[in-house]
Amino acid sequence: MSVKVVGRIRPLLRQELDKDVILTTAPTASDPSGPSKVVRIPNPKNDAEQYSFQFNSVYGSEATQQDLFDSEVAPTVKHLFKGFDVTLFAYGVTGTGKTHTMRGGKTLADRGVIPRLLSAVYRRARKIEKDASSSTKVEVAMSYYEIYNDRVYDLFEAPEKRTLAGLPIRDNGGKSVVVGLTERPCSTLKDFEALYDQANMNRSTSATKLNAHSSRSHAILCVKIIQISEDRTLVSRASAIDLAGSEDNRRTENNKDRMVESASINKSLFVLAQCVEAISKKQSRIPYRESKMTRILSLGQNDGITVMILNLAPVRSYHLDTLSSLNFANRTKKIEVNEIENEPIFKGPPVKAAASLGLIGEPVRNRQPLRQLTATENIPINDNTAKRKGNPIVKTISVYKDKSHALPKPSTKRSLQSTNFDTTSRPSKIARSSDSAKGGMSKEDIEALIERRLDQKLAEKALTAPLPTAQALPSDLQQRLNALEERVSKKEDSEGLQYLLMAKQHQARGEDASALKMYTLAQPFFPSNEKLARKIQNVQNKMASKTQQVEQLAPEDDEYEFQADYEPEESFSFTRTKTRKPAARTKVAVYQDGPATPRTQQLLRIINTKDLAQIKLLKGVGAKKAESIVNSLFEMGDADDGVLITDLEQLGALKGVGWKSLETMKAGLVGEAGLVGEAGLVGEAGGDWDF
Ligand SMILES: Nc1ncnc2c1ncn2[C@@H]1O[C@H](COP(=O)(O)OP(=O)(O)OP(=O)(O)O)[C@@H](O)[C@H]1O
Repeated sequence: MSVKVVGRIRPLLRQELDKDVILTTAPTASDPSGPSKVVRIPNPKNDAEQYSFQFNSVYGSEATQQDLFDSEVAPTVKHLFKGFDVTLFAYGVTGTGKTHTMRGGKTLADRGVIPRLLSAVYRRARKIEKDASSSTKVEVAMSYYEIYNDRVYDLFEAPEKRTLAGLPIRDNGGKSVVVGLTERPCSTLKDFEALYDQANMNRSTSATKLNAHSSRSHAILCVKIIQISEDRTLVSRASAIDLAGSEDNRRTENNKDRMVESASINKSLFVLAQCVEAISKKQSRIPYRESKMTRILSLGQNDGITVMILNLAPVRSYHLDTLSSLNFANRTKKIEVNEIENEPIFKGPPVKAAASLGLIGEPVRNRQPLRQLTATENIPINDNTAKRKGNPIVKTISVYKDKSHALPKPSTKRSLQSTNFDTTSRPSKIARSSDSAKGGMSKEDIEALIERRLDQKLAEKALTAPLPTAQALPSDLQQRLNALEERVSKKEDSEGLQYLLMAKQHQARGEDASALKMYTLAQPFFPSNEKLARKIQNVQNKMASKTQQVEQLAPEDDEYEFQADYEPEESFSFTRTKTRKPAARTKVAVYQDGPATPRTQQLLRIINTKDLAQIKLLKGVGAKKAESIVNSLFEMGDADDGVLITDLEQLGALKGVGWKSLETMKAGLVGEAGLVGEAGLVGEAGGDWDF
């Protein structure tokens, strides 16, 4: 599989101002007269510094729907007809233009990627049929569903006919199949448009009822293309996904529904990011089964081509979210898997084959059974004959130094909190639709935004943290997690079990705050389970005790001593226009040779998560210091293995971290073994969760 990442910056909206634009695009230094591939964004704390992110291509606000389609999506159509699966998705913060990009408007010029893709598919299908003098027939069928609260709902179903539990997913021949999903044949663009519009009405009807429902679900359109000739049938799929806004990781209200909804979006986007991370690190275990979205997409499992469109808003009010999105997209750079063309199936008479798919005759609503063909159609007849086509596609998206475009230093110093959030408001979906968005943000809005950002930082742990891989966990614990994962995937409506699984995974990695959230979300599903209540209490106690640890060095902390006038080596390069050496310290730790103690490892691991919430919990680290540490880490860019800080010396060289802080941080830790042991994950009987 290859992933191509394309940036798209939307134009200013009516209430946004030119002066608030912070994003710029540029060609690469190696091809200065070529197309734009670089997005530049200032450091949130210092406008004079800029980060540059390079993608496969970048589109500025002047780019039309046609420009984007012609360059990025149209070329995938021929691959689709050669038998490759194609996945297109739009990722971005709420209000950055995902729906505009994927679905678009009603005029010809405004049509988004999806209708244009279908138009191209039909054109090519007609051409193939014509060239083959009608001995080849191309059939197109579509399914369209949304994933809301981690449940799959058929968008061809009227909302009132949906069952609460949604549709189950089953594994079939190595592929994940949504059971009972309607698959509609649509032989012309007109058919498609009618079906697509009707389905979108189902989605937007719910949106009116639920307020912003549409931005809180992932909408997935699956277009199946079946090429039937006398001796073979070739099936391929194009999936186009309009993801829920990544900024929706929030709990705007305290009621349970909102929490579950918010957590579901969180979870699926976290897992999506984890999959991307795992693929990019070539980890053997890709956690695609951990959310329905990634499971259905089989991200990292499917062979084929993926185009991810990263939607960005150009203005300052999105600054931190934009940086976060850019960091997310940047992680996809390393995805590199061989592409395998779907092998045709050689089989019986074409009419029978088509009939078995339910695609001939009247366009009736077909409940999609578990079809034999699904199990075999995309699998090479003989695995050994799978053709590796060409070399693996290596993407060259990278964050790199760019010294030539520093912006003039602003006259006033900005702090994270004082960043110009008030100069332009962020249009909520509701505000946009009602055309009532006005003016700046209130103090409460800014606080809420920062709060959400902190939440998102917590989420980003899943994206950035150099977490121990599955293999790094003790084998019995890993087995138990796998078993639980298996059970979760079998019990489709056991959402509570999914939260438990997430909780245990977080806990196994020492992420107590996230574990606590997930246990708490699981609790409503098992209201009278005492063991779960105890578990929550234990994690709470542990977190509380962490912050109350007395300042006292354990014997192992004697591993370092301090030396004056030591200037650390600058052993990393990162992405800012003005490189800055870590400030020379008067006292910096120098360490004896030998492996880091468990406590040191634990501290480094927490720091390397870049997770504000976790770092803030370290003893002696308040919000300000945590923010300074996280900012320094972000400034350092991404390490190949995700581990930016490898020893206490490097940690001590970070801005805002003195040797005293190091001592205090370490003293506040309870030790790795304690973490897992206390969490009760080790030695817990397998049947304990059999509620
Ligand atoms: N390239 C563009 N050209 C013109 N207008 C755009 C463009 N991109 C986005 N917009 C406008 O910006 C607004 C927000 O876009 P849109 O609703 O597509 O965002 P979204 O990311 O899908 O939000 P959500 O996550 O809430 O669904 C809309 O009014 C849309 O018309």
